Amino acid sequence: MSHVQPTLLVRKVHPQAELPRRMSAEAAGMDLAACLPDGPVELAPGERRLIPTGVAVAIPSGHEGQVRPRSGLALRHGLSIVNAPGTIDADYRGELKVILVNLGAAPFVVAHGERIAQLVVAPVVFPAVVEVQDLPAAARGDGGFGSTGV
Ligand SMILES: O=c1ccn([C@H]2C[C@H](O)[C@@H](COP(=O)(O)OP(=O)(O)OP(=O)(O)O)O2)c(=O)[nH]1
Ligand SMILES: [Mg+2]
Repeated sequence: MSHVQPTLLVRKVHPQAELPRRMSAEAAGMDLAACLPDGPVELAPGERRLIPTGVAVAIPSGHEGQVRPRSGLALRHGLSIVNAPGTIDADYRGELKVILVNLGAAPFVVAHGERIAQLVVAPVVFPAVVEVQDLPAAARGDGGFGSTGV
């Protein structure tokens, strides 16, 4: 990679936690592993569970973390994330957790160390909120929700 690489500071909340890991040089997401030292967790079809990762991070200021599903688990098992993409604030120092949901037809067992999600770090802006009586005119106006046809 030719650009300057910023740093993601990571603290293990649990000694058996896995660090977020980029699986290819330019992977957008760093995989997050489940931290389940007390044993695997089973999700029944339709069930959701808060799965700990055992790590806390300091997202670089001016950025957010997005916790996204992994496509392989989604395709093979119907596994998703209820609040996808989960939002990790740059000023959050608690343990990263993933709200997994089993949308598949079979029970899904989450094992310790299994990569269950991916963390994407993306820039955000912090606009001041200013109330106005009229918004600036724009081409689309209030057309939405299919207004351009199919
Ligand atoms: O999938 C997620 C989503 C959030 N968080 C953590 C980091 C985030 O900074 C914090 C708050 O998340 P969010 O703002 O989405 O939740 P909320 O329901 O608005 O809680 P709060 O009142 O704490 O902001 O919870 C996670 O660990 N995983
Ligand atoms: Mg919030």
